[in-house]
Amino acid sequence: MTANSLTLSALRSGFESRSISSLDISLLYGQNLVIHGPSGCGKSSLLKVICGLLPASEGSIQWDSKSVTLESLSWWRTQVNYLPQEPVMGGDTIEAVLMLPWSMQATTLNKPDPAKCQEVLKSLSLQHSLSAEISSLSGGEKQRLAFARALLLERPIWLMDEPTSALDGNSRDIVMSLLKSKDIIAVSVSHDPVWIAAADVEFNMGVAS
Ligand SMILES: Nc1ncnc2c1ncn2[C@@H]1O[C@H](COP(=O)(O)OP(=O)(O)OP(=O)(O)O)[C@@H](O)[C@H]1O
Repeated sequence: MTANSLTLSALRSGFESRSISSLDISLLYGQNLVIHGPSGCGKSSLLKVICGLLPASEGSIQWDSKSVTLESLSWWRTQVNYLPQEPVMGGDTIEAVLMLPWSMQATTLNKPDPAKCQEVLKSLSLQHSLSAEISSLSGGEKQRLAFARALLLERPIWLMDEPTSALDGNSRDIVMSLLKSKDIIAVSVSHDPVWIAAADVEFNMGVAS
């Protein structure tokens, strides 16, 4: 375990088959792990364990030389961007969605100004005004809006469940190159062969150990 590394040691959610090995890996800034395997093999459950939304059945998580435990969960949640399978909007307009972490006081960062918000939207090819209604957005636009909010939060660790499920090839490429340009640690669950091929490390939960 070293400073600035995310170490997942012998990690299991308990929802995977016993024949699947536990997740054992140490990731540094700039590294990108993709978890893949057939439907129902336990990928999302494992990601939820890493996020602290489910208890691990076995194993441990360390980040930056600190253990993630029940006592340290509130600190851990300030370190991660979690993007679930279904993007959580939490507001009626683009501005309300982008500002959700600030309205919930989930971050101590300064509130980004409208120009910064527009810049981040533009980087994801979202041309909408901040007052645009969420109900008018497509599934892919909502998924990119969730990315935009995560970018504004500037957290070091990104946990993403099927991040490209509603994206076309062009939007997926935009998201992939944006993430590559950030100094973050990324862990994702994906069925997307292009996304999987771009990973630095793969964990295949479809292969018994
Ligand atoms: N809270 C829970 N209670 C009971 N069973 C659960 C719970 N969470 C997950 N499971 C079961 O664990 C197994 C793995 O689910 P999980 O969603 O992690 O799989 P997955 O590999 O992500 O699937 P998919 O690719 O279809 O999204 C499934 O059989 C699921 O029904």
